[in-house]
Amino acid sequence: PTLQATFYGHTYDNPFMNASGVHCMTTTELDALADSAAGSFVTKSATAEAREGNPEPRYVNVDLGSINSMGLPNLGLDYYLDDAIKRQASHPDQPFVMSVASYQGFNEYVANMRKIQESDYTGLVELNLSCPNVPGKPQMAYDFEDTDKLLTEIFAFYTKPFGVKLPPYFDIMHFDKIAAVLNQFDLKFVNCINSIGNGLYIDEATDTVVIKPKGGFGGIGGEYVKPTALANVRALKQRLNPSIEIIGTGGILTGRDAYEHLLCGASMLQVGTQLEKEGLGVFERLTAELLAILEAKGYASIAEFKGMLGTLD
Ligand SMILES: CC(C)(C)CCc1c(C(=O)O)[nH]c(=O)[nH]c1=O
Repeated sequence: PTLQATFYGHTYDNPFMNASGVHCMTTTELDALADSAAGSFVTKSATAEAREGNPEPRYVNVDLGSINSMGLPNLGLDYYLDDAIKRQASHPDQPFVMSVASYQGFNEYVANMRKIQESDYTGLVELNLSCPNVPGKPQMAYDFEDTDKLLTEIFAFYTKPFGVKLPPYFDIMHFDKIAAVLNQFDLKFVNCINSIGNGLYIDEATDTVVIKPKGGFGGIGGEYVKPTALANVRALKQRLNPSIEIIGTGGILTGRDAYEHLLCGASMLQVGTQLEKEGLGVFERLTAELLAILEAKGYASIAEFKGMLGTLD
C-alpha cells in the first residue's frame, strides 16, 4: 500500500507534517524537517516583527501531553518570507506551508497578508486564527463576526492559496457557525485543531504550576486532546464545502491516531507534542505504523477509507 496524500493539487509521499510551533523556528530547523521522513512541513507562526515570546519555562512536556504559553516567539515575517522564497526556488517540487499570525490583532493580520500578497512567495499560507483580537475580546476564531470581517478584508486583495488554523470548538452550534463563516470564502484548507486553550497543569512534587507565563495557564496538546481534535476534524469535514480540505492536528502519537484522523476526513496530519518529545524520528515511526494498519486492513491507499468513519445509526 501507499501513504501518498494529495493536498491542494500536490501529491506528498505521506500525510505527515510538523504542527506549527514545533521544530520550525529557524531555517536550520526547517531544512531538517525538509530532509526528514515528514511528507511536508509548516513554519512557526510569524508576526510582523520578531518576538522574544514569554519568559521560560513556557513549554513543558508532561505524561499525557504538553502545556505551553510560548507567546509567539518568532524571527518575524520578513525572515520567514525570505526563507520561503528561497526554499520554493531551490525545491519547487517540495511545497510547504507558511504560518502567519498577529500579535496586535485585526490590523496586523491584514498587513501581514498584504505583505505576502506583494511578495514572490506563491505557496500555501496557514493563517493562525488563535491569536489575540483587540483587548477585551476572545481570540479571533472565537469571535465569529470578526473572523468573517477579517476574511472578507483579506479576500478583497489576497489572490494566493491559503487556509486557516482553528482552535477547538466544543458546542455543535459553534461548529455550525464557524463553518457557515468559512464556507463563504475560497479557502484551500482548514486545520483543526490548535492546542486546547488555557489549561492548567500542577506539579505534584511542588503543588506549583509548571509554566511561568499567565499564572501557569497554557495551551494543552498531546493525548489529552485527541477526542476533541477528532470531533473538530469530523464536524468541520461534514459542514465545509468539499473544496476545503482538512488538516488534522491533535493527539497523534501512533499510527492508529493518524488513521482515526483520516477516518474523520483529514487530508494531511500534523504532529506537535509527540514531535517535541520524540524528535524527527517520529515520522519514520508513524509512517511505518500507519502503513502496517493499511496492510492489515487490506487497503491500497488512504482514499479507500478517508472520511469513512462508521456511525451506529
Ligand atoms: C496562542 C498565541 C500566542 C496567541 C498564538 C501562538 C500559539 C502558541 C504560542 O506561541 O504560545 N502556542 C500554541 O499552542 N498555539 C498557538 O497558536
